[in-house]
Amino acid sequence: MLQVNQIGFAYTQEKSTLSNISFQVEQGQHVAIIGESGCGKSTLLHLLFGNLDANEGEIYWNNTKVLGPAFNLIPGLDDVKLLTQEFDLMPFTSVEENVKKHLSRMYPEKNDAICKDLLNTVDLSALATTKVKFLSGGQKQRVALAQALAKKPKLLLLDEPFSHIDQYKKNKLRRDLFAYLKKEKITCLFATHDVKDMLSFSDQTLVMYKGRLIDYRSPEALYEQPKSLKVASLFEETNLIPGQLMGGNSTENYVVYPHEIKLNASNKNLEAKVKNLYFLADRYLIELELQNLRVFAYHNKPISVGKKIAINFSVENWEKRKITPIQK
Ligand SMILES: Nc1ncnc2c1ncn2[C@@H]1O[C@H](COP(=O)(O)OP(=O)(O)OP(=O)(O)O)[C@@H](O)[C@H]1O
Repeated sequence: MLQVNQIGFAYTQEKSTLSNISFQVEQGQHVAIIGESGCGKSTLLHLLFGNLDANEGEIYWNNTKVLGPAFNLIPGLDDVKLLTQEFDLMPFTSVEENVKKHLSRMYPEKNDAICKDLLNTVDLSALATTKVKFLSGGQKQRVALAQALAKKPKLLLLDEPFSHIDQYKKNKLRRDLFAYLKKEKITCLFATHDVKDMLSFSDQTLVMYKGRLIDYRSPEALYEQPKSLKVASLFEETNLIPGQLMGGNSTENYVVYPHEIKLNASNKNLEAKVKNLYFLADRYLIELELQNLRVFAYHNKPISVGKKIAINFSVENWEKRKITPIQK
């Protein structure tokens, strides 16, 4: 189990980078770390690995305290691996040699099989004998992933592992990689900007905002019951609707997702004006003006800009969608 207790960290005296971060991760769980650029995702991963010394708090991996460079000359525990956004590869050797470098030399036949399996997982079998210097950025990132796995970690920390990988390859790679990690019972924390990584491949999602942890639940729970607009906005265009407009007396604001706004509604409707529309392949995102609010809804057909249209809200359990402002 990974246990993080009230971690605080600052690169400089003037500004704190992370404050009061506590959470735990059970063995074999996959945790996405998500939040806007600069909120501290990479810094947190480096602290978890032991590349940085926390100013406050403690980190334990399976009851062993993770120590930073002030106490540990060579950072990192044996069964913990960190894959950063800079890959440490040998350019003049082949893809398979780069991976095998991290396997024990005692069992060459076994290593061949492991290497084959890993290259298959990252979809690089066809390039096994190609020198790394001839690879694209995305291919290098996949070699680095295979290398990290070759080290047989029990805890794998990935900093934006798919950032160089195109959409075509990414979908299959994500499925294969996370299935491999589950099969091998490898605990994984991965920083990402892609909501699809978080939705489909994390058991829990850790949401960060300005160096703080503002939520830590399953993606389903975050979606169904977002506590803040920041969290709701991770998923898609999000509407914040005052309770009175939803048919109640509440002065609170509630999250309503675009698919929960019905257009051309026949009962209890409100009038909105179409301001713009955006093609999304299988549907349109319709931008509406509702009283003084900007509201987004989906529709399966285009609607003329300027048209007035009747809408209503169709939210199950809307009391769960009450929003609490994040403290500044
Ligand atoms: N070596 C450093 N020295 C000083 N400040 C740093 C250093 N590295 C990062 N920072 C600052 O710490 C904050 C957090 O950076 P970090 O890279 O952890 O964010 P992030 O969430 O991973 O961002 P991104 O999503 O853009 O990768 C930022 O304000 C950044 O400018």
